[in-house]
Amino acid sequence: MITDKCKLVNNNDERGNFVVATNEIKVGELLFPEESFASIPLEFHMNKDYCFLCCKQSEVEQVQQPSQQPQQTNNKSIQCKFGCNMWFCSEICSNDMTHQLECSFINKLIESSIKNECDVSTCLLALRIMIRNKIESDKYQETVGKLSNQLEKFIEINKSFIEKYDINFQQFINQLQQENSDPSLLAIFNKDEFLQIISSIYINSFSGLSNDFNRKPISNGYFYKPALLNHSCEPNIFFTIKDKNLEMRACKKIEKDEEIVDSYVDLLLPTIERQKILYNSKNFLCKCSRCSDSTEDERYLSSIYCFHCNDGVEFISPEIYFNKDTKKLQENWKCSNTSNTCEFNKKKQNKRNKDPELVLILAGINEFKEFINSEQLLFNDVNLSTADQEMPIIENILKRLLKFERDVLSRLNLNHQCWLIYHIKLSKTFEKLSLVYNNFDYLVQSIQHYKELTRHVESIFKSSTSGELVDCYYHLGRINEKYLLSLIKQRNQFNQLKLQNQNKQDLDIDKLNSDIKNLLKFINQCYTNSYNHSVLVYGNNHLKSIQLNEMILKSNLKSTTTN
Ligand SMILES: C[S@@+](CC[C@H](N)C(=O)[O-])C[C@H]1O[C@@H](n2cnc3c(N)ncnc32)[C@H](O)[C@@H]1O
Repeated sequence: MITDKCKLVNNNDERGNFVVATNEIKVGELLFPEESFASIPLEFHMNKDYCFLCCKQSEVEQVQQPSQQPQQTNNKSIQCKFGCNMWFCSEICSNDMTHQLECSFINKLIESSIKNECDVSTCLLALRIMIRNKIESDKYQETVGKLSNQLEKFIEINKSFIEKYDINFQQFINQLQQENSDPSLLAIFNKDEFLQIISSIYINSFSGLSNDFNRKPISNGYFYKPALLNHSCEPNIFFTIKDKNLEMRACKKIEKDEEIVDSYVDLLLPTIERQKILYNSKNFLCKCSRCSDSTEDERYLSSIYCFHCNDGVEFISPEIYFNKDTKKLQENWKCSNTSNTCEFNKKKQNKRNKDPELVLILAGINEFKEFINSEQLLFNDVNLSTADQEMPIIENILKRLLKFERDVLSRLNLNHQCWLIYHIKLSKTFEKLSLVYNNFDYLVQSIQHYKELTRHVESIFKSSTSGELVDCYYHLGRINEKYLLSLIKQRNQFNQLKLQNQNKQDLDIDKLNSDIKNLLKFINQCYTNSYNHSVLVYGNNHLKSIQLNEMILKSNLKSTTTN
């Protein structure tokens, strides 16, 4: 028994051990909270903002300023006094025994890891786990030490990857020996153990995401019980990490004896991309119902309108399979038309894959993705002083995107991944432009893309709940709040001019008032949706749920004061 809600099942096939529910589990029910055996911030976050030991986001205090002065903040982090210069949330973390033991090795390991192109954060986490193993060897043996049944396979398949870490470790040790480091400290290190831990981190660790509504990866942690769960692209649990604590909640109802499965990949990706990640990083291919169906159980993230059926109803979608000879994932395209009338389906499989029309569309998709990745679509550099000079460049990019929409995206199912990328990028781009140019039209366009984005994400998660939905509804509410404020401003200006008898504007004030009311209702609904998902995936007491609850109240309150 892992907890009172689930138990481990020993299994020898390629899936290895797995976990099942011992009783029915309701949506939103907490399966287990667990503190990590060891965690570390990712390389870019090894700074003042996150504690190097527990990964807690640093507290910021407001500095009292004379009223006219801009507000200043003071980061409460403290820097290590033992020599590594890393940042900690408190004296307790900075003086922690694990850190005292690792401290003098940190900068040397960072240096050799960068030189050998190894991931810095993974190497430092492995160092920390090795040290923790010496301090708490019983706990290690009882938990993380048991997560080794997939290691041999990983090491066998990823020989060149392991070799890189092997060389890195050797160089790190050589340097310590040349510097005559304390032999009793050097005795902590063992190359085989280091490589086993590195492999285990790749197989078993969990990344923590930022606590805001943008979910950026910030840390990596090593947890025992959650690491016993297998993967599915139709998961029934959702995990969150706060500092060094992980919580898992059911995102669907789980029946007694049903396997509890978690997702190791971004579920907004189409099958071919999810499978490539799973195969390259975890050495297996998922056989869940979403992966086994060419339409992804009607999610259509890779589906193209059939250019032979030409009726706007049938779609060509790829079946993904693993070619044992080339050891690569391949696609077999087929039309959904089952009536034997589709010219595309009449062709043999290899001819279908090479159909010139299909090849053309796939090339267009690649070109679109390259363009999206290469262009600075968020125009982060645009500011008020340079806005006018930037405008022709921005207009050109938007024109190019419209052309992609006409030539490529219009040929794809509305749930195709390209549309998702398009809405993600354009929602933020138009939001930024509306801010820089103070332009209403850009704001309206941004809202349209946020709406489409939310609809799209809903269709991917279907009847399930997820953190992505919390964020989508939050952002949809937030952008509409901006719109609401501009409508209220417009109404106030109108009323003021009317009072002064100067109003020459042709404005339907009743319509504007009713738009404001409806918009407020919509915003309130967005925050309510976001909150409902948040309570299920993060729980009542999570900061996001608390913030969302306040937003619901605020948008309700406004409804009584906007008139
Ligand atoms: C975090 S562990 C999960 C527990 C693991 N089954 C065990 O016995 O320790 C991850 C590893 O389990 C295996 N695994 C997880 N999900 C799988 C799946 N859907 N199909 C095949 N193998 C899977 C893979 O070898 C993967 O690298």
